[in-house]
Amino acid sequence: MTTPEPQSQNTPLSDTKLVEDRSKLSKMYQHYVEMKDKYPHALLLYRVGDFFETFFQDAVTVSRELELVLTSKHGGDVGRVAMTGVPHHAWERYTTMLVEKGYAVVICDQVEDASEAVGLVKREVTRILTPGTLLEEGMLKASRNNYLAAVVIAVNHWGLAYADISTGEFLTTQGSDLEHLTQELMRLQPSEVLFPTNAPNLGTLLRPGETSPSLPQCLPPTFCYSLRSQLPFSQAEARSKILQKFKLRSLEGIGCEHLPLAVRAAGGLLEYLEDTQKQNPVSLQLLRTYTLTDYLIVDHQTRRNLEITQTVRDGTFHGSLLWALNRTSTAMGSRALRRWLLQPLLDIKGIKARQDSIQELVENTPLRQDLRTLLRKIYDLERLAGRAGSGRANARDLVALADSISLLPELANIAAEGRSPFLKALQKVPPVLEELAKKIQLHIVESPPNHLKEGGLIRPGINPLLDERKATVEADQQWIATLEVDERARTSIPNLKVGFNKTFGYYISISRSKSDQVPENYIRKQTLTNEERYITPELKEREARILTARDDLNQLEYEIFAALRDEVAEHADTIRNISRAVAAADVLCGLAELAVHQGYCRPEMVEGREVEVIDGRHPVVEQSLPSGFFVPNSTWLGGKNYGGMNHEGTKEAKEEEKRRGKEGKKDTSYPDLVILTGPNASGKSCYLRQVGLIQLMAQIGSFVPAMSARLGVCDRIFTRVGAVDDLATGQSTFMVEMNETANILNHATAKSLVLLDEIGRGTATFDGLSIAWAVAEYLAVEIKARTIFATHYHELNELASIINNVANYQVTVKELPDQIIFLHQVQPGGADKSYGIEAGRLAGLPAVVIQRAKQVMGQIEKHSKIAMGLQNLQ
Ligand SMILES: Nc1ncnc2c1ncn2[C@@H]1O[C@H](COP(=O)(O)OP(=O)(O)OP(=O)(O)O)[C@@H](O)[C@H]1O
Repeated sequence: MTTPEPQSQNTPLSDTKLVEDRSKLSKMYQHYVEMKDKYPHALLLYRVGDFFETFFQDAVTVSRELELVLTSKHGGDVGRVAMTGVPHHAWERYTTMLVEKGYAVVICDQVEDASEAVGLVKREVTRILTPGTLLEEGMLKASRNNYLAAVVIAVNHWGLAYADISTGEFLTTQGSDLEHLTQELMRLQPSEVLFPTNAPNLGTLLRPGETSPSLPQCLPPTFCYSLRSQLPFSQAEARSKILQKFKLRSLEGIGCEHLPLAVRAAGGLLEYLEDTQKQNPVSLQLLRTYTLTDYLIVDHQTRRNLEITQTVRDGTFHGSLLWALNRTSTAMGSRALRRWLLQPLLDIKGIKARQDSIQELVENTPLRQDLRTLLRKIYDLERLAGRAGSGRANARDLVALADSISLLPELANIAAEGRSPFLKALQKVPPVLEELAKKIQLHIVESPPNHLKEGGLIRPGINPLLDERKATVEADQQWIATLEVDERARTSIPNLKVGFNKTFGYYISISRSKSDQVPENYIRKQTLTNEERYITPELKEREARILTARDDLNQLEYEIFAALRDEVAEHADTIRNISRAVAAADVLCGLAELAVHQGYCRPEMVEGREVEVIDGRHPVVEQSLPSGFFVPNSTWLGGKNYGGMNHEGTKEAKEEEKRRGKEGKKDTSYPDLVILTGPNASGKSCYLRQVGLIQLMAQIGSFVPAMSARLGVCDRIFTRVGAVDDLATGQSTFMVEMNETANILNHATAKSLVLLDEIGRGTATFDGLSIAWAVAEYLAVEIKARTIFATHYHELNELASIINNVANYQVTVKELPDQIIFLHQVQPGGADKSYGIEAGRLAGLPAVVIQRAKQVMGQIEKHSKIAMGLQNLQ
């Protein structure tokens, strides 16, 4: 802990620790520091009049982070206090910025009317916002989940729970390899991670990039970490917290009774929610247990290289796979599509069920279009239910919820035309929800105001008392409205006016020249330059009645609303269940729409290892090129295993040849490993990624950009693409490449798809070539993983003549005298030229350099015996 520097008399105090005698602070600041003591690790936004103000150290931070003016205020006998304020109506905007920067923010609001307060206005903490516990609509991104995660590590075993409190999702798992934990966190991209520790700085929220000795290496530094006490993460505490939260007797039913680390993480997460969301407990769905091996494993590098949710170059959504595939109509659907893409399936049945639905929606255009038209009108049911569930929904939220629910029966009717299970799930709208929607629509006006305590929410005819009070207020208001006309007639003063201001309330204004004509019952209240202002006893009586009646009225309206919101909260789970079905149907409709418009085909999913894609296309590049410009290419990988090394002439080889026939039968003649050569910019990387993306799309159940495809289910997709310096970790390009390659060789199986782009380029040519050779050989012979190996080392083409399950492919170009035309066609055979020097010439290297390079190359080619030498190794 650092001791703040003593400050000179004139400098405003910028740290609460500098206040030696707190009794010298004025009353409000005494209360402020009391609150700040309770939340030392958060920024405290304190309501003062029309502003939320921050003082002392928080003022300095807020001013720096939001680029607001740092000023000061008189703090009592201690002198001036540093202060930064934001207008109270804009608190959400400013808080969002602070939370996005990784701060926790505590809102301390006025909870009584300042005009009625005796002494200091009563203030309380009304909301604690941390990056992982947001619910406000304006603070959340509609198209992605906002996850709060909790991690427990015991030696090299781990437990991970995560929840999105805005949608109610709550899952937990555990594993035994810390690398898997890292990968899972990278998949989830949580906004906040809870980590139990013994360290003294408990309660600290580490912002992205901030390090702490308490955090183990396997936790990526790119997230926010909340350091929590160990106790709620203990087995006993955590278990009882889960049982109590979900009113369970045992954890058996939710599948984690025997997963102690998963239980500890989930329990710790629940405790954190209780701690931070005291005012409005969040409603979560029943905890679900999952296993990493239920899904296709796509590690972080691969997700990055395949640009699933953002591009590698600039991290934008535009240009990613998600961007290319997203044709969803609802926010729930776009979040679901993102989840599907980050968790493709392994189970053929599950994949086929999704495919069946897409096929039905592709074939039945009216069904698809009707569904999409209706889906577009449905609001974010999941998050609306979440806000209602935690008591934070406003009247507009309830109206949106009701309007959306009341569309569900129509959606069900349309879906009833469909046969697939995903559409069937839409055909049951629980009657209780329909009733609830009707009730909301009956109670709340069509366009209610944003504020809940200023009336105008409830329709007439709902509550007799409310109607009676409204009638009284209206009668009094009517009396005041006609007062001006009546008094003008009575007094014969033509410019008499009735006005209102905050200080005096209603008054009668008369120009000073007519002041001698005022009736006797007028009481003078104020004299201005040209006018006199009066009141009458009856006017004041009516006014008092209006004001008190209006307060009562507003309160009563609020109570009716709150009761309705509580009723919605009781059904939050039911609403979420149906919204999940809506989200899935939306994703499938979107994928069907995409398939129709982009000409995708349904891939045949098979038990074997084939990757057979006829005329495949890159789903993203295709969409960014003018129509018809993308050159389709086919892929054949993973036929029957050949047993590795060449066994030409052997008995097995002859038998195999007999089985395959002279032309080679489709399912037995595909290589496992393809060496892909071709000049720079010919399209090798594009082809490589295309194969990975098609496989991944197929495993989320989507149709794929190809004329036809037969695909075995992969257990993992690995990629090693390009040379990106990992400056952040201080590793060299070559070391990053080797680490990634090692990871692939250590984890790939015969069911994996491996996509390698340029292995061994970051070191000396011969070292690089030797490593590339050995890696390719290992993948083909030992692992037999389906692999595409793009390289500029043409020597690797030799492998195909030595190892049976290796084949050579090249991306072709047409050479004209002074230019190369890129044909982007992948064809059998190895490229014999790399055109690297040609590319250099086109890039503008000086002619002498090009000339010299050609000479040097000629010499090297003449004397190189690499390929020969390598052959002799066999
Ligand atoms: N099949 C295709 N049809 C049309 N255009 C393509 C195709 N494949 C690639 N391209 C275009 O060619 C460009 C270069 O492709 P890519 O980056 O894959 O080349 P490369 O062979 O990997 O180059 P290098 O060896 O220099 O890395 C891409 O940006 C893309 O626009």
